[in-house]
Amino acid sequence: MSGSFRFSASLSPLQSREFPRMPFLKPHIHVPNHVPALNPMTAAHSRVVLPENLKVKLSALPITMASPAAMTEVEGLDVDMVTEAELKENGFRSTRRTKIVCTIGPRTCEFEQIEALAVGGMNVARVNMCHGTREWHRDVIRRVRQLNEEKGFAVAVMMDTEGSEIHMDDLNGAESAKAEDWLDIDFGIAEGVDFIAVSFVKSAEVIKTLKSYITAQSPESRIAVIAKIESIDSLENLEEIIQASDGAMVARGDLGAQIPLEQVPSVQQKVVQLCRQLNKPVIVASQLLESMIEYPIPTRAEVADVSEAVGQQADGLMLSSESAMGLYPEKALAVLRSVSLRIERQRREEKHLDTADLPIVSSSMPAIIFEEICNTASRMAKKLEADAIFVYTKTGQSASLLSRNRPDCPVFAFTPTTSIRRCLNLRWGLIPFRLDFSDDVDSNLNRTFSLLKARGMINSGDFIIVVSDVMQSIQAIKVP
Ligand SMILES: Nc1ncnc2c1ncn2[C@@H]1O[C@H](COP(=O)(O)OP(=O)(O)O)[C@@H](O)[C@H]1O
Ligand SMILES: C=C(OP(=O)(O)O)C(=O)O
Ligand SMILES: [K+]
Ligand SMILES: [Mg+2]
Repeated sequence: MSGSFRFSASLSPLQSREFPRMPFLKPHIHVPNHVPALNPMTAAHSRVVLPENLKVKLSALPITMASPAAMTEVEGLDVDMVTEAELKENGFRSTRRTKIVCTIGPRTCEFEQIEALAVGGMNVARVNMCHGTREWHRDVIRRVRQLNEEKGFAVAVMMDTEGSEIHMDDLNGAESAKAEDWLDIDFGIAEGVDFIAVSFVKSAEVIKTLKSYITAQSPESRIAVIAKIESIDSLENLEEIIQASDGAMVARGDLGAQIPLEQVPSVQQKVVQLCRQLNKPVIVASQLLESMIEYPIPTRAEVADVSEAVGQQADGLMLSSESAMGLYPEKALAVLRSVSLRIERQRREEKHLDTADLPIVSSSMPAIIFEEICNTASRMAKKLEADAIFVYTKTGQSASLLSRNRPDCPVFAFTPTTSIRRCLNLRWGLIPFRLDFSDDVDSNLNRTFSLLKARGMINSGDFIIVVSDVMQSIQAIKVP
């Protein structure tokens, strides 16, 4: 362990009430005597009443960072009107945690149609290179970007490769790989897509080759590579493929043609669980609402299938033909939205015991410590029934570690980088905002509170757990 780390729990200078120094990860929070809530056994069952002006900070501080840097002048907050309206009208807890990927096709490629999907809750727009021309896809991608710029959305773009042409593993790297998929990949890099979904992945080598190719072509690029699990080979090398990737998709269409259909549900469950263990986002795709290509309401079986994927806490659900060329793209999206909300609420009300075993995914000791800070923050949020977790994240890593814990409350992720904001939009339970912030956690918080309060997105008295990857700290705060 690095000698420059020490644990401390310190009081915020902003705090009007004085707390004694406290041992690491053992916050002593003063609550009225009649409130049994800080007993973890009872906290899960009763609403915690917290004192006014509550502010408790736990941190693993690099000693060199003990004095906060001067606050820099900052701009406003990037948030879309749908999130804003949602938070204003329904409050934090009712926000949807499961994300939605919509395939854009002839039925949804115009600006107004893409906008309607974004308003309806689309988090990621997918273009499938199996269909249409590159020019057609370029126009779609540019419309999504225009929509984000004009309306503050953070809709990420996923380019899905044709797949049949990618044989990077048996060829010797990028130079010798075949014709069309590489052109598509170059196209994706040039257009600055957020995700490249690789069809028919056979081995981790395919993913590693593609990732080094992307880095070589565009060192600044943050394109995330999603492995589509849809072949027998991909099942044989599942863990190492997912480990090498930035996420996975259970591509049930082709998968169901490659393995017996009755095995598809257990593969889905396995991939979803594995992704959570390895901290990779996972999308459940294909035929979720197949009948809605033609009909305005889904079958009961389809609703059950969507409920199952939501109950498994997959990060995302995907529409294919339903949004690309179906008659009712917006209705299909609305079904995914309402089923997600319903099942998520049900799970919370039933107080599902989370038995997921989350092994450490970080490799260096400072990173492991911070991973534990994120796990602890999620646990605190759950036991203390926080209204939200706020995370200030430069790389997005801490936001993803919080999402991985599937906390009961939503996670507001503040990041200075627009492309990271879009990537985080695929992660379960994260509401990503773009915000410039300084190294001074308290001034970031004050600014965020006033920006969000001014727009009616939070209220005085809301109870927030705050995590910062700059200061590596946890704070428990009531919004002043
Ligand atoms: N860019 C496009 N141009 C024309 N049709 C498209 C396009 N994208 C999708 N589609 C249509 O939507 C359907 C569903 O899309 P998708 O699930 O991505 O592909 P597939 O059916 O090949 O797996 C496709 O079969 C195709 O009919
Ligand atoms: C998502 C899938 O891939 P594609 O639509 O590209 O065939 C699938 O096969 O389920
Ligand atoms: K494809
Ligand atoms: Mg497929």
